[in-house]
Amino acid sequence: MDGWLAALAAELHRHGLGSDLTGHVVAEAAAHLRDSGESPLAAFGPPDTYAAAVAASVGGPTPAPPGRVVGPVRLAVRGITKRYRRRTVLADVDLTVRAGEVAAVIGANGSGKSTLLRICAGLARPDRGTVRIDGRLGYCPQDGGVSDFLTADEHFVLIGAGRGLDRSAARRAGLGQATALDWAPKPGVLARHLSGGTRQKLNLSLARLGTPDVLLLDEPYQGFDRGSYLDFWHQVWRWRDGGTAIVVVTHLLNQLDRVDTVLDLTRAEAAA
Ligand SMILES: Nc1ncnc2c1ncn2[C@@H]1O[C@H](COP(=O)(O)OP(=O)(O)OP(=O)(O)O)[C@@H](O)[C@H]1O
Repeated sequence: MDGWLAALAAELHRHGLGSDLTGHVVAEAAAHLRDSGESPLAAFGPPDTYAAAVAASVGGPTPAPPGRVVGPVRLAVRGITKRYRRRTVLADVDLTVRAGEVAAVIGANGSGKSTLLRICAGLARPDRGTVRIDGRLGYCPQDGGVSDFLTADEHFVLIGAGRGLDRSAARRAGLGQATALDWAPKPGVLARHLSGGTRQKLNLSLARLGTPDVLLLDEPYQGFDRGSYLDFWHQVWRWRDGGTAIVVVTHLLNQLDRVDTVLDLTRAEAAA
């Protein structure tokens, strides 16, 4: 792991990133590897590829188009507090996201980012506070979301049915989402035989089925190669410009000047 991190730092410098940003990216990657127990190659790919993706995202594409109009509030999180035993994971958290806006949720490992998204998705119950969602919801969890023994096609049909799509509409929609992420699912291949990054593309495609009004994305790009990572952010801006309210858990601070709201959970965690 140390060798991979050193190579990442060298590559980031080679791409002209400053010491602060390089240090931050390396520290975030190290923390992720420690917590997940994954190998660096499985989590991030080769260091030069990952560094190139990070570098390309600095000052990269798509500022909001001029005259962009945001719509009504789609997600309203008010005063969310969550404790696990005696530990306060979230303390009085507020977040508002309108149609056509992107919010980034950042914070140290364990600061409650995934917990907040699970609460927003209705999968965990807060001790206090409310979540109001106006419209259809799509949720891309950090882990899971994909069943090992189903093909991509079967996932599209199954999840599509829950979103009111018939078989052919679900297949069409799923393949459309996959194509937008530069992935062409092969018929008959079980999800357990997909690479980590491709499973995440399936996960993300499923979250987008039925064109949700509110999209919750929990570090959905893990394992993406450079091209896929850039495609992912392009897609985010496209969905935003199409009126979707988007929440992205991210650890790459260089994206933050391009989002509408940044919710940093580090302080809440530290105060607990
Ligand atoms: N079901 C649970 N029971 C007990 N503790 C939990 C549960 N789910 C999460 N936690 C704890 O709550 C804290 C916040 O976890 P969470 O996964 O939300 O953090 P995170 O900010 O998403 O972390 P990471 O950056 O590592 O993904 C952690 O200390 C975690 O161990």
